[in-house]
Amino acid sequence: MFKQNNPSTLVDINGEPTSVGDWKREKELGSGGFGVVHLWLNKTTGDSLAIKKCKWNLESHLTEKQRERWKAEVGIMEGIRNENIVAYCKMPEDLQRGLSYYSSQLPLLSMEYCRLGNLRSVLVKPENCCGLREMEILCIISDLVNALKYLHKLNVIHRDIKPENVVLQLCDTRPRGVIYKLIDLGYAKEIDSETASFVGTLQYLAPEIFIKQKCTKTVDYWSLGIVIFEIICGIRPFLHTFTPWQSLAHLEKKPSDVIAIQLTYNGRMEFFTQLFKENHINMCLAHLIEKWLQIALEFSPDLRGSYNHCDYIFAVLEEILLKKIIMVYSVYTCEFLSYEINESTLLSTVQGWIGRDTKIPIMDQCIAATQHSDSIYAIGYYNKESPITLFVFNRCAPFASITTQLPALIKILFENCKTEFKFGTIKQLYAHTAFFVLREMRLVSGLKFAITSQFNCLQTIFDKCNLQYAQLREVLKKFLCEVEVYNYQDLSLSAKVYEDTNYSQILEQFDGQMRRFAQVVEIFNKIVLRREALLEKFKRVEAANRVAFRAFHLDKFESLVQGACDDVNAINMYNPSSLTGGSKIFKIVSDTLKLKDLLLRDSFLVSYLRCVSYCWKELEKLNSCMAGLGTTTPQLTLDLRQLQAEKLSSLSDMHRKKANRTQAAFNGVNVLEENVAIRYRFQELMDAKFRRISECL
Ligand SMILES: Nc1ncnc2c1ncn2[C@@H]1O[C@H](COP(=O)(O)OP(=O)(O)OP(=O)(O)O)[C@@H](O)[C@H]1O
Repeated sequence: MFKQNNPSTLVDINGEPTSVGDWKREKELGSGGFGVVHLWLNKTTGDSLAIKKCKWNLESHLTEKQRERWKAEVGIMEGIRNENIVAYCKMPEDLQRGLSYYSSQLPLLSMEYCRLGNLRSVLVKPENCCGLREMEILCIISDLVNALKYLHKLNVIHRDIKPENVVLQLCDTRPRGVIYKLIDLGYAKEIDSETASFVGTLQYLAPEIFIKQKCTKTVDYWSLGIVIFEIICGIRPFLHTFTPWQSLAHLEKKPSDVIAIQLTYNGRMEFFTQLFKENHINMCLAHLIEKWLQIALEFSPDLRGSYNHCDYIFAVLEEILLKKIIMVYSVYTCEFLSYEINESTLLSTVQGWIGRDTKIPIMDQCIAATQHSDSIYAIGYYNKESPITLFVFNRCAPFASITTQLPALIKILFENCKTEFKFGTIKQLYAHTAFFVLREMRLVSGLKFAITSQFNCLQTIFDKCNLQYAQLREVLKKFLCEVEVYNYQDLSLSAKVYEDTNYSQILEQFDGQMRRFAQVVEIFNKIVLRREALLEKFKRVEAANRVAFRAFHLDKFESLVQGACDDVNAINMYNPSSLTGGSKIFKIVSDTLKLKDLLLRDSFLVSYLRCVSYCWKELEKLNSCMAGLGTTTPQLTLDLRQLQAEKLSSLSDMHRKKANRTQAAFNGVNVLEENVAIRYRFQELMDAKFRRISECL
C-alpha cells in the first residue's frame, strides 16, 4: 500500500485507490467484460456505494465505440428512476475528487449497493440445480417485467439481460424481504439505432443479433424468455452446452411452439413444447408460462412477442402473475394439485377436479384448509402467500397404492445400468437426483403439514360443536320456560273455560307441540351421548397427534438432500471420478424410496388417520343434527307463543285479568314442580326420557 501525493488517498500496487478520506474500498463485488465493481464503505457514516470502473489494464485497449458505450451507460443510469433498476447515486465530492485523480477519462458509475449478490449466485446453489421455488420465480418475473416495461417506455433496449445482471437487494416491504434489480446498461441503446452488433453475453442473445438484423425491443423479449426458462428449470432451454453459433441452425428450424431443445443421453436432438419436467412450479402455472414462452422464444423477431400492441408480451406475463391458483395437497395420492380459480369458482367445482385427478369420490373427500372459510366458493380458501391452502383426505382409505414417479433420466440409468454416459449426462443425472430427493422431501413435508392442518380443523369443528351444543341447550331451556308460562296461565282458568271448545282445540294443539318437543328432546338425548363418546375419541386423537409425526424422519430426508446436493456441487466444481458410476445415484434414490415407503406403511400413522377420519365424519353428522334442532326448536317456541296468544284472546277479559293476577302472584315459582294440576295434564308427555333430558338441560 502506497501513500500517493493526494494525502488522504491510499493506493494498491496497481495504483488503484483503496481508501479516500473516510471511504474505504471494501471488496470486489464482481467484474464483467470491461468493468469491475467495488464496494466502498464510509467508516464514519456507514454509507455504502457500489462503484463501477473500467478494468485498469483494459482502458487503453478500448475502441472508440466501447468508450462511447461506457459513457452512455453512465448517462442513461443518471436519468433512470425505477425500483427494479439499480439506482444511480451521486458520488460524494471528496470521494469523487480522490478517485478521479487516479482514474482515466472514462467516468465512474456510482450505484446503490445491492448486498445480496446477483441472480447467478442464487442459480448455482446445488439445491437450485433444477430451478428456483415458485414464490421466488414469481417475484423475479414481476420485478424484471417492471424494469423492462419502464426501459422500453423510455425507448431504451437493455440488450444484455442475464442472471449476472440481476442483483438482489434487501427490502423490508416485500414478503420474502428481497427485491430484484437490473444492472449493467452498458449495452443499452436507443431504439432505431443502426443494425445489431455483437454485444452482451452470447448465450442469452436473440438470434437476430448473430445474423446482424435490425435490433428492436424484441431482443429483450428473447433474453427475458431464456432467463425465465432458466430460473424455472435450472438450465437454459436451447442446447445449453452448444455455442450460440452451433445452436443457431437448430433454432432457425424450430417450430414456433418449441420452447426448448436438448440433446438426449444418446445424442438425439429432442424438441420440447413444455418446460422440462424437473422443476418446482405447479402444473397450472407451468402451462401458463409455457404458452408465454412460445411467444417470447419465437425465432422471427417480427413475430416475437408483438401481437396487437408492443407491450403485449408484458401484459400476458402480468396477467399470469395475477392468476389465482389454488394449491391442493392430496394425502391419499401424496401429490400436489393446482387449479386456476376465480371469484365465482365453487368449492364443489374444485372438489370435482380433485375427484377427477385423485379418484377420490366427492362424498369421500374430507377437506382441511390452512385458513377457515365457510364459503361455498373456493376463493375463500385462496391465499397467495401460502404454498398450500387445501388438503384433501380420503375418508375411506388413508393412502392409495402410490407408485413414485422417477425422473426419466434416472429411470434410463436404472434400466440400462451398463450404459456409459457422457459427462454432461452424468451431471444432469446428479441434478435430477437432487431434484428427486428434494421433491420427495417436499411431498413428505406436505403430508406433515396436511396432518397438522387436519388436526387444527378437527379442533375447530369440535369447538363449533361445543358452541352449537351450548346454544341448543339454551334454546331448549327457553322452550321449557315458555311451557311453564303457558301452564301457569292455564292454572288460573276456571272449569268453564276448559269446556270452551275453541280453547280445548288450542289445548290439543299444545299437546301436539309438546309431543314434537318430546321428539326434539329425544334427539337431543342421543346428541348428548354421541358427543360424550366423541369427546373420548377426540382426546385419544389429540394424544396420538403428538406421536404421529415420529414416522416422518424428516431429518433423514434432510441428510439425503444434503448428500445429493453435495454431489451436485462436487461434480460441478471438480469432476470427481467417484461420481461417474451410477451406484451413488442408485443408493440415494433407493434410500429415499424406502423412507417414503416406511412412512406410508406406518401402522400407527395409518390408524391415526383412520381415527381422525371417523371423528371428523361423526362430528359433521352431529353438527348438522344440532343445526337441524337449532332451527326446529325456535320454531316450536314461536308456535307455542302463537298458541298462547290465541289462547289468551279466546278468554274473556275477566279471565285474562285473573290469569295475569295469578301469574304475578306465582312469579318466580317453578310451576312445573309446584302445580299438581298442570303436572297431571302433561304427565303423559313428561315421561321418563323427557324428564331425564330436562334435568340434563
Ligand atoms: N450495484 C451493485 N451492487 C452489488 N453488486 C453489483 C452492483 N453492480 C454490479 N454488481 C456486481 O458486479 C458484477 C459485474 O457488474 P457489471 O455487469 O455491471 O459489469 P460489466 O463489466 O458491465 O459486465 P458485462 O461483461 O456483463 O458487461 C455483477 O454481476 C454483480 O455481481
